[in-house]
Amino acid sequence: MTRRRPLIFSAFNEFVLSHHDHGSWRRADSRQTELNTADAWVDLARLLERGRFDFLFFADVLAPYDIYRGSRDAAIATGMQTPVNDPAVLIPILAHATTDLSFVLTENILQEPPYTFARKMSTLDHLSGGRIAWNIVTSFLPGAGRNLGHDGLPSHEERYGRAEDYVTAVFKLWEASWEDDAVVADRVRGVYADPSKVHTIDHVGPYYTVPGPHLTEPSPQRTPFLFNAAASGTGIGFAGANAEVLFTSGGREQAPASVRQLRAAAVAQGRAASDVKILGGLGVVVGSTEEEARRLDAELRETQTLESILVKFSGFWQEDLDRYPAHATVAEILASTDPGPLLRQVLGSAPDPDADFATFARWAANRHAVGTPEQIADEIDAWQDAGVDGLNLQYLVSPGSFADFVDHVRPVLVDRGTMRADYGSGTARERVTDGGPFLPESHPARRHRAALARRREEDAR
Ligand SMILES: Cc1cc2nc3c(=O)[nH]c(=O)nc-3n(C[C@H](O)[C@H](O)[C@H](O)COP(=O)(O)O)c2cc1C
Repeated sequence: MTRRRPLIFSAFNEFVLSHHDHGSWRRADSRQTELNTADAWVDLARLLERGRFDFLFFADVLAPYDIYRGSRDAAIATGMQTPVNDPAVLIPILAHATTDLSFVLTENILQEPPYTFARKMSTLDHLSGGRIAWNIVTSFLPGAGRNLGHDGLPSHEERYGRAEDYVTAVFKLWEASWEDDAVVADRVRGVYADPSKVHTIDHVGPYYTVPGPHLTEPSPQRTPFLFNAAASGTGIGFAGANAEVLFTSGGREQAPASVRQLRAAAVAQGRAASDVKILGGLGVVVGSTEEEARRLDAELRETQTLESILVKFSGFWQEDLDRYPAHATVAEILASTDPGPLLRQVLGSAPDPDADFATFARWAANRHAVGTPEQIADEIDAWQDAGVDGLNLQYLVSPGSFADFVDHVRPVLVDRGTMRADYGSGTARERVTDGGPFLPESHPARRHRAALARRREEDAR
């Protein structure tokens, strides 16, 4: 067999009881109820590092899911992404307990002013030795908008307008405030930094005004490695300009088209198609035989509640799924004018048009691979053949799903070449791209650094 090239592996998580499982926290072998202890997370980070995962990805939301039945009650009762603690507080603990694993912090652009956010990320980048990434999100929960002082969620268009302004401000802080040689740390003269090399950014945008300068000296990556998971046309345009890691939408069947679309978005912004790394999403249930894997899958499904599934998907698909009778079939709902665009898309890819709505929802919640380590490795090969550069691995039970992957699937992948035998070195960005620690020259935000260099030359003349 020809050796494959290594993929990027990210462990998809959130600082919660229940992320995409729908009740497996109830199992005796789950540590999900230890969510408020540092130990459980440190153990998970070390397990992932033993398995040479590139990233531990923390998603985040800022409101309980409250679209299902117009209420937050079901999210709270089932523990579906509620409670959700602050990942920015956890990551430094995990970074300190590891040496090679990188961490993706999701933070939504409505959450805090760009000035304090830029300082927080630079601090995390310093403390982790450059092992930090930002997943840029604009939020999809109206409750999050309300909690952040807006009248519900600002419109999609306004959110992306804000996102553009927000990233411009933080890019200027990270790239164009402190020059590389600003810090001299001269003990004899008693000069820590040269004031003539620390600049204001004087950002005045449609939403944010930030004079600066940045409060933190340049961190290992300056701009943290950048993730984004857009699905809409506007979102993909934004991602094509700004993100270094993107996600496919849909399953493996939709991946080739999704990959083409995402790479084209980067090219449209003057970047190379290979400047963006694209990850698919996959959950796995592993057994030493296929039968054992199927048994575990059936066991996991028994802990799931339909309510928890509908809570999550009502949030994702932006409509109250309680309005669909459990006995209505996929075909009937598709034929009606009822479903919104996001639900319609998933209904369109459902394998059985005669399935009732409850069966459809359970299918949508369980599109994972079930099988022996070799069968899972075959599935991962198929994702690679579909054009992705890596996978965001979703757990069905934690830490069991990750432990099974590390102990049983990883050796097969290493054998085939699909997973790295060992870590590279350097920052998060250097470990998974061909470039250096900083944003590549082709990234639009590098213009801020270039503008600073030009200003310096003019001053020198
Ligand atoms: C892998 C993945 C992770 C995501 N994580 C979050 C998250 O943590 N918080 C959030 O508000 N949205 C998250 N999203 C949603 C996206 O940010 C985005 O809102 C969604 O894909 C809709 O795309 P659009 O903004 O182009 O409409 C995630 C999406 C994907 C595919």
